[in-house]
Parts: sequence; C-alpha cells; structure tokens
Amino acid sequence: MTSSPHLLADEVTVGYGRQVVLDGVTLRIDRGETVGLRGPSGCGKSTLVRVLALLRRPEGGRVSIDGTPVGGVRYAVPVDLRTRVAVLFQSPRAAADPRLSLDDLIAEPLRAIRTPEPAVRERVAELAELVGLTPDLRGRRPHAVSDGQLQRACLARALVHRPDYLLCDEATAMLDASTQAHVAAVIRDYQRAQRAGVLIVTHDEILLNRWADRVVDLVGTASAVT
Ligand SMILES: Nc1ncnc2c1ncn2[C@@H]1O[C@H](COP(=O)(O)OP(=O)(O)OP(=O)(O)O)[C@@H](O)[C@H]1O
Repeated sequence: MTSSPHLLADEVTVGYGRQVVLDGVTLRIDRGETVGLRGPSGCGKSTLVRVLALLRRPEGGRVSIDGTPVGGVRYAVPVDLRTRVAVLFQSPRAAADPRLSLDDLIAEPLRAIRTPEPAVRERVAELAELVGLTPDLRGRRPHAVSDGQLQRACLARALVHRPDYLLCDEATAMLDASTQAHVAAVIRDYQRAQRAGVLIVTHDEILLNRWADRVVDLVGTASAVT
C-alpha cells in the first residue's frame, strides 16, 4: 500500500443484533479518486458508508484518515478530523431538520463550531450559488421546496467544511435527470478543485461507468473489497 492520503475502512466488522452485516471489510478511497461501490440490496453498503462517515462505530476493525486512526464517532471525534469527511444521503428529507431554512441548514455545521457570523453568511451565499439555489429558495424551509432543491441544500451543507472525502450514498437516485446532472457536475468540479476522494454508492451502472475511476463490489457478509 502506498502512503498517498486516503480514507480507509480496515477489516471492519458491523452487526445489528445477531446479524453480521460487514465481516472484515476493507475499503480505501484515495484523495483525488472516485470509487464506485455496488452490491445487492441489503449487503451493507449504507452501513459501510456510515462507518466511513464516522457515524457508526464498527465492532471490529478501524477507520483511519490519512493514516490517523479515528477512535470514536460523531462529536467524540476532534473537529479537525471529523470535518475532513462529509456524506450525502439518498433522502434529503430524512437528513434535513424541517425547522430550519435552507440557509440555516447549510450554515448549521459552521455555527456548531462557532464560526463568526459574517464568515458563515459569506460561505452560505457562495455555496448556495454553487449548487444553484436562488435567493427566494434559500429562506424557505424543507416542506416548501422540492426534493431536488432540498438535495442541493444538503450538498452545499456537505461541502461547507471543504471535506477531503465526500461519500455519496445513492445521492442522486431520486432526482430528475437535469438535477442529477447538475449535482454530479458540482461534485466533480469540487473534487477536481479540492482533490477530494469521492465514494459513489449506486445501483446505476451508467452512472458508475461515467463517474467512477474504479468500482468495487460488496457482496455481503464475509466479503472483502479494496
Ligand atoms: N439500524 C438497523 N438496525 C437493524 N438492522 C439494520 C439497520 N440498518 C441496516 N440494517 C440491516 O443491515 C443490512 C444492511 O443494510 P444496508 O442499508 O447497509 O444495506 P445496503 O447495501 O445499503 O442496501 P440498499 O442497497 O437496499 O440501500 C440489511 O439487512 C438491513 O436490514
């Protein structure tokens, strides 16, 4: 293994109750590359994403970022480390706080680390423009926008800390073709600019062929992918 910067799930094991979902799975995402992850429904792709996103602690194995082992999950991880990884889920409605305006959704991770308000407003405006959210949409709450508009806000939120690794779990699956193309273009441009590592989880073979530098298969319990 080379020493280029990478996000690594190393021999990760995860179970829910007595069901082992991931059994010694290894997945590495290098900075600057797009890795596609596919596999049958229920094989554990989203579970692996949650482990890599530092949202779920594996029962076995470890996650490291550029060689630094990550001990805990969520807010137990030092802010400098946890903000290096961001995730975009399939359903923006499940991910977004319905009480917040789109602007506040995007701003919330910055406010959580006490970013000065002028800098928050500047970054939110920059990202809203990047993802194509017009000023009239930015003040609305999730119930008053479409799924595509809400997913644009979730993408802006995911990019707010300029992550080195972006994990996309079926993130464009429920979008219409033009929103899907725009979201994909924003992610690709961001990846080039930041030299980010991107993970694309999808059942869409066309998307994988177009987008991924390499594709790995997760076939279920006891599988190992690299
Ligand atoms: N919170 C949970 N509690 C119990 N079981 C869970 C939980 N989350 C996932 N599972 C189970 O773990 C297995 C893997 O789920 P996961 O969502 O990771 O699969 P997936 O490959 O992403 O599936 P899909 O392609 O359908 O999204 C499934 O059998 C699922 O029912």
